[in-house]
Amino acid sequence: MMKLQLAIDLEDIDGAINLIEKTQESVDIVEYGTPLVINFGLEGLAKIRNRFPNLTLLADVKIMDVASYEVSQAFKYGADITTILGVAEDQSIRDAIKVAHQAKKELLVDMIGVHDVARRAREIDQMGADYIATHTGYDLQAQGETPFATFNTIKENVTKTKTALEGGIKLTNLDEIKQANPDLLIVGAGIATNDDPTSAAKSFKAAIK
Ligand SMILES: O=C([C@H](O)CO)[C@H](O)[C@H](O)COP(=O)(O)O
Repeated sequence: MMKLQLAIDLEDIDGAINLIEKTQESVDIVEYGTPLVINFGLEGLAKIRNRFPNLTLLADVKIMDVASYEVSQAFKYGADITTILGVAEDQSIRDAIKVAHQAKKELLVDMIGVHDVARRAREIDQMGADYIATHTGYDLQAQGETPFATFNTIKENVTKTKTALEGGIKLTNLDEIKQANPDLLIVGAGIATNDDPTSAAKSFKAAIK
């Protein structure tokens, strides 16, 4: 069954806690977004972990190097899943997967910025990552891009890695989401900046059942 991940990017720690309280019934995974990592560090993640001991938490650290160390730090501060970039060196991705699996945690490879998507998806699939995410970042969303076509290319080129779809997903995209049918749907602003985040999260959850 498709899971729903709420990406929290635009809040401070109190705001993140408030948003989790409003939406946690409908979301499977909460993402501690990259802007929060930059603004509040992993100490902020630890505060959220202390407040919600049973929540599945993803730390969007978008690792590029020193993978073993950075992955273990994210887990030490409370993450269950962490992210590395698909454009990182193979060695870094292999190290990240190894450390994650030794800790009985999961690793998501974010394909933002990858140009030869089909080939890289096959390589990541062979390395044994848990998730591979198609990601249209904010900078390309602003140019009108969406992740759906790239998602299909990735899905066609993996055999065992769970697929994730992210980047500007809104409630108006429900038809495309159902057609894409990812294992994990990642939604940030589509829930967080909605006037009623509780009902937006509920609507996403009901639609992907
Ligand atoms: O990873 C993200 C982005 O790079 C900012 O850190 C977002 O969490 C991701 O794009 C999901 O958020 P929305 O695009 O607002 O749905």
